[in-house]
Amino acid sequence: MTPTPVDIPTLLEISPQGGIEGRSRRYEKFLGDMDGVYRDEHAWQDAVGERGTDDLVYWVDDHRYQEGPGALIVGTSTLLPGRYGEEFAVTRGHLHAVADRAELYYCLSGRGVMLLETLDGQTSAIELTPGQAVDVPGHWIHRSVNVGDEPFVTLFCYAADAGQDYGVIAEAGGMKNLVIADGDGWALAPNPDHTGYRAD
Ligand SMILES: O=P(O)(O)OC[C@H]1O[C@H](O)[C@H](O)[C@@H](O)[C@@H]1O
Ligand SMILES: [Fe+2]
Repeated sequence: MTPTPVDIPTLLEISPQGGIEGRSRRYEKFLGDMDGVYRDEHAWQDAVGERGTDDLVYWVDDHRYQEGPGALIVGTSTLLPGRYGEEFAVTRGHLHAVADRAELYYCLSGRGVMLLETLDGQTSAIELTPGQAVDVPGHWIHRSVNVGDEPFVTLFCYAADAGQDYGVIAEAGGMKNLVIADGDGWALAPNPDHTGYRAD
């Protein structure tokens, strides 16, 4: 009988500022990649005018030993602070392509909100500060939002076969809720451009 191949355990050095020594890859998103993400198009254009399309807005390090079912992807996400009109800086956000795949997000530094929505209209927003985590069940669209003035850094872990569906938010005119500035804090506001999600 052929033995089942095993992957090699790996030590990962995780920085509270984001970044993994021993990562498989790093991916970076720039201001120019965020076209159409913010509701206030003019505010985003103004930011592009000031900072240029090549300004770094978030970056992700991850470690993966294989893509197969049963394996995990472990990584850090570092979302820089920012405001576009009333809206705080966000990641693009996605639903897992294999929609039932869950994900853990543990806050390493900064202050953020995990904005969560389902295709059938449920919504949730969970604030995270260092030491707090959110266990995101499958079938929830998720996006990180930085509501502080320092980088918002999370450690995440999800199934290696999950994949990301980015179209779901774009096709719906954005997420149902926006995370906007409210005094020194944040508040949720309904997004008037949201047209509802496609059926599951
Ligand atoms: O993929 P985005 O929505 O741009 O967000 C950036 C990253 O966020 C999370 O941390 C996910 O686990 C990553 O897989 C993802 O790539
Ligand atoms: Fe995810």
